[in-house]
Amino acid sequence: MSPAWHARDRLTDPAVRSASVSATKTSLTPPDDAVPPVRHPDAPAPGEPLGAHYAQCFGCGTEQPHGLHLDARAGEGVSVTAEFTVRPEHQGAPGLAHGGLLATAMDEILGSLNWLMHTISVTGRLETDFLQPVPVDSVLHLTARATARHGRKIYCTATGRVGGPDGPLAVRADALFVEVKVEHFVDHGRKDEIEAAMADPDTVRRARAFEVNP
Ligand SMILES: CCCCCCCCCCCCCCCC(=O)SCCNC(=O)CCNC(=O)[C@H](O)C(C)(C)COP(=O)(O)OP(=O)(O)OC[C@H]1O[C@@H](n2cnc3c(N)ncnc32)[C@H](O)[C@@H]1OP(=O)(O)O
Repeated sequence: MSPAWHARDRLTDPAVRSASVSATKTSLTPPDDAVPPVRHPDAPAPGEPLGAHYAQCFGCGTEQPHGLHLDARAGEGVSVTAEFTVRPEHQGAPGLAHGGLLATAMDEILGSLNWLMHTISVTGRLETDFLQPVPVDSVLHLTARATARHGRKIYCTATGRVGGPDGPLAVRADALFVEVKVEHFVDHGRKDEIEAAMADPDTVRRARAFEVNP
């Protein structure tokens, strides 16, 4: 069977159609007894920069030469904003941002919601929609907010707009983060990097990494 036939069969197969049409409840939909996320009383004030949680983080680390250097700011409620400039080294197609790179920027801005809730969580699931190509040199205006919590699960959503905070939507993501203890990093990470992070002279960054998860 030719690939074209195969694709057409899939589109007309009732099982395939009903799966995509009826998939309104997924693992990214908070259950009915989920609760609203709570902003921690010591969270940074709206407009305040969050800084990096780890100097070598690919998303936000200030000492990571290959990184995105996202510098998120606290928003209202449990939300954050950031701007991300797409550079030539971020290309996938000529002159256009690589989709995986954009998903990474979404992952990072979503991860920075941790500091507003004073929780440590890691990405369990990240679903990204790419709505229009993002050219090199454009500034992606990112926002993320937590929408619900259920036990250790944190449901959150993010958008990336081009041309301004109210510009056209280029990327959208929904995610489920799972709360973890510091042991998650100690058990799975590498000793040298963990010890270096623990010795970080930046007290705010150290607090973000270690003190939010008693
Ligand atoms: C010492 C140095 C410190 C440094 C301190 C730095 C701190 C700052 C860190 C922040 C960093 C931010 C950076 C950006 C965010 C990343 O990029 S984080 C890196 C990418 N993510 C990962 O590496 C996570 C890898 N996955 C895992 O470790 C584990 O699978 C997880 C996610 C922790 C879950 O495992 P688990 O703890 O055994 O939990 P489990 O019981 O399986 O699941 C708990 C619940 O979540 C649900 N769940 C789990 N996974 C999924 C999934 N994929 N889909 C749907 N539901 C799921 C389960 O169904 C379950 O639901 P309930 O039964 O409670 O209803």
